[in-house]
Amino acid sequence: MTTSYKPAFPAGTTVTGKWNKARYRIERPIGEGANGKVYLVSRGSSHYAMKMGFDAVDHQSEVNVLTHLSTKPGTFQRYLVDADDFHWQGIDISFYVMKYVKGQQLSVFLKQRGQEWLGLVGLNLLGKLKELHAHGWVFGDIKMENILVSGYGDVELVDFGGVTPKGRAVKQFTEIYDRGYWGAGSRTADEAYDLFSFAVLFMQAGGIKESLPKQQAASGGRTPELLIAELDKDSNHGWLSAFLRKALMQQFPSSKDAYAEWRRMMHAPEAGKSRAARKGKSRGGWLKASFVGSLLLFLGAIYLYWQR
Ligand SMILES: Nc1ncnc2c1ncn2[C@@H]1O[C@H](COP(=O)(O)OP(=O)(O)OP(=O)(O)O)[C@@H](O)[C@H]1O
Repeated sequence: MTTSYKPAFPAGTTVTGKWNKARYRIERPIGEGANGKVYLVSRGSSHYAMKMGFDAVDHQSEVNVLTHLSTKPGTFQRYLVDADDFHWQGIDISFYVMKYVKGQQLSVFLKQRGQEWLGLVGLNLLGKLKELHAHGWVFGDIKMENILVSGYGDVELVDFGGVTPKGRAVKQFTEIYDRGYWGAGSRTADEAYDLFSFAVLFMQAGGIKESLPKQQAASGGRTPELLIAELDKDSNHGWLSAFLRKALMQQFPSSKDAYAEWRRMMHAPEAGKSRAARKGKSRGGWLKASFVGSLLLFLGAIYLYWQR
């Protein structure tokens, strides 16, 4: 019997796969969501993430997606390491083992490293989506918690529970990032669906609209215009706002086009510098000029004083 029971295992527990017989040592829990509990595990000198599913059907669907992606050339290759059952106290607990992502949540990364990383992180996330889309899938559940960032802005997606074949209804989503919730289109999995969620995510990440409370969405009729109005109010992000507006309006033909445009805008002269930063720069220049002027006046006054 495979269970939907949610046991918690202490560090040091050995998990042996019922079928593949691989042995893993639980080091510590690293996350938990509606679909499962995730542990850092070791096997020999290697570390992995192990997800124990709460629901057999949802769990199997994640395994199927990861199995498919792991066989494809690209950055998802070998992401899935093992999938098996753990026989424990008379029940079978389904688990899968995947690459351990040593990253921070996007919002934490940006808080620590600064907003200047937004461009590179966005490019890398769009790169991941482009790759996933090329394999025929849509991520579905783009949200802050599912984007881990490490090192030099490297991005990894975690939680493949929402990954849906193109053309089907998105399996799992989070309201605030969902195109359907905002009345901006259907929940049919297509590339624009992920780009819409990407836009909401980067409105938050860029501080254009950090919180999008449900009440506000409800009172405003939950229209995409409500989000676009927030972008219109923003005067600090230049090209980023223009890009996000286009993504919300679903004007990118594909994520490949969105990726190319982000890269072009990011590398354009003056890109990456917000209007505020540019203002700051000119204000900085003005301050420097005033300082030199004051210094000259001061030296002139001393000179005149000694001449008396
Ligand atoms: N491969 C991994 N490497 C490192 N941490 C991971 C990995 N996979 C998941 N996590 C951590 O565990 C958390 C929960 O995992 P996951 O999102 O897959 O669970 P879930 O039950 O599907 O969550 P949700 O309720 O959001 O759908 C993640 O937010 C992340 O912090």
